[in-house]
Amino acid sequence: MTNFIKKKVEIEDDAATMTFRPGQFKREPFSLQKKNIFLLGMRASGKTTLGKALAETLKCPCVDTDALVVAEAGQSIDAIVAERGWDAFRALEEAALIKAAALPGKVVSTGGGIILSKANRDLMYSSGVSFYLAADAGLLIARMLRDPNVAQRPALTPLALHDEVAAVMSEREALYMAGMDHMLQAHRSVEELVDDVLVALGLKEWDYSEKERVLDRY
Ligand SMILES: Nc1ncnc2c1ncn2[C@@H]1O[C@H](COP(=O)(O)OP(=O)(O)O)[C@@H](O)[C@H]1O
Ligand SMILES: O=C(O)C1=C[C@@H](OP(=O)(O)O)[C@@H](O)[C@H](O)C1
Ligand SMILES: [Mg+2]
Repeated sequence: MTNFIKKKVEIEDDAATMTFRPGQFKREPFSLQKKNIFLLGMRASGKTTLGKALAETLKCPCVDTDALVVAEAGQSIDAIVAERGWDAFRALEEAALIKAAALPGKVVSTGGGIILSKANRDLMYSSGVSFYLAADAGLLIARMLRDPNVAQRPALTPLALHDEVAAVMSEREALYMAGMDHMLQAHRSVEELVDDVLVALGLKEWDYSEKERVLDRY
């Protein structure tokens, strides 16, 4: 190729000049030997479910930070919160993430509130690739009404479920967006989501002949 686009851009900071070279921004291929895969998102967005399926496909371990907390504490999440409060749960959750992130090579499904702590955000950023399972409030509420799992999901606020989901979403959405590397659509089937992750990581070619699925992605 002999034709180049040459364009001079005036910028205020003289030191901030940069020369573009083809291939310069090519990302390093994803390697489970070097990183973990973190799944982020609101309660009931499907992190735990996808984590298991993805780990099975990738033939690697899956760690769920909530399961680690429960095993470590010997208590369910609602018992921890009822007896010791949310701050105690968040401290256990932070310790579980440190344990999960210590070595690469696994899928880590997190609890919805993991993103609230800067230490957690920094750790996930430095040790893995993060996927955000984006969902609308209706989907989350429908799933929680179908499968309330109160031991896993005690109320986060004194609000009714609909209002709680709206309040928690508005508090966390920007954090999920800032913390993710890739976004997934939580309404898709588990099988499709596994594929989406593999495609995003460059581990699978996207099949453009599957027109309906391509359209569903956007
Ligand atoms: N992709 C999916 N499609 C349909 N239902 C799902 C999907 N992922 C999870 N679910 C269901 O939604 C509920 C919450 O899933 P879970 O994996 O526990 O979410 P999270 O870990 O994000 O709270 C469960 O009842 C689960 O069976
Ligand atoms: O959103 C949250 O603050 C929480 C989500 C739960 O995990 P899931 O997102 O897997 O339900 C669990 O960690 C805890 O009840 C707190
Ligand atoms: Mg979960």
